[in-house]
Amino acid sequence: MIKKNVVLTGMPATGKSTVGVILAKRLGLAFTDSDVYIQTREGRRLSEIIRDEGLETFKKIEEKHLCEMEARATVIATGGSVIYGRRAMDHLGKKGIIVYLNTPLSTLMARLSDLEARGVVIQPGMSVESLYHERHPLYMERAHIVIPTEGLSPSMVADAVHEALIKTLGETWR
Ligand SMILES: Nc1ncnc2c1ncn2[C@@H]1O[C@H](COP(=O)(O)OP(=O)(O)OP(=O)(O)O)[C@@H](O)[C@H]1O
Ligand SMILES: O=C(O)C1=C[C@@H](O)[C@@H](O)[C@H](O)C1
Ligand SMILES: [Mg+2]
Repeated sequence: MIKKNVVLTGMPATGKSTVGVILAKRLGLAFTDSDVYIQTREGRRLSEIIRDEGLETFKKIEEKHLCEMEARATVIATGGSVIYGRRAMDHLGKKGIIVYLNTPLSTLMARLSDLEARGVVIQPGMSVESLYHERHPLYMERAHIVIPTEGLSPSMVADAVHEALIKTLGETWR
């Protein structure tokens, strides 16, 4: 059994939450969605935090909560904007394998209809394309494993992550 956390990162709507639950059941791990974790601790929805505090403060709040998260043997589906928090990513990387779910822009655009309702950390007027080009190098830099998700169902993405974990963890896997 894997003892480390499995930390799913990637753009909004890439499938971190959907795949995370499937993966946790398959690997016998716990599951945490960092968006839900933050909302519960804050007592308000992410879209409300963004609306009331603004993007920069939201990022600080998100980073603070992520740095305080004590997870063990857990699949963590992160929010897409967690990548902006250097300390949060250091914390997650210390006890976890960071897996970037890389989904092509065209697929993301089809899935991301209402950015505001979804609460995406994006400057007013910025396109999803620009956001992708801004974030992709950050996700790549932090990733221990990169999974291209194009053409795969959520269950197939979970299979691909599972296989990559076995390959990467080698003898620490039983
Ligand atoms: N591999 C896939 N194939 C088809 N649809 C998918 C796939 N993965 C996720 N989806 C769909 O895309 C949408 C977004 O998925 P999900 O909420 O899991 O993304 P996320 O990465 O957790 O996003 P966020 O960063 O906003 O939390 C959902 O409607 C989900 O059903
Ligand atoms: O990618 C993003 O900018 C975000 C995605 C959501 O999961 C939330 O974490 C938050 O609303 C920001
Ligand atoms: Mg999610």
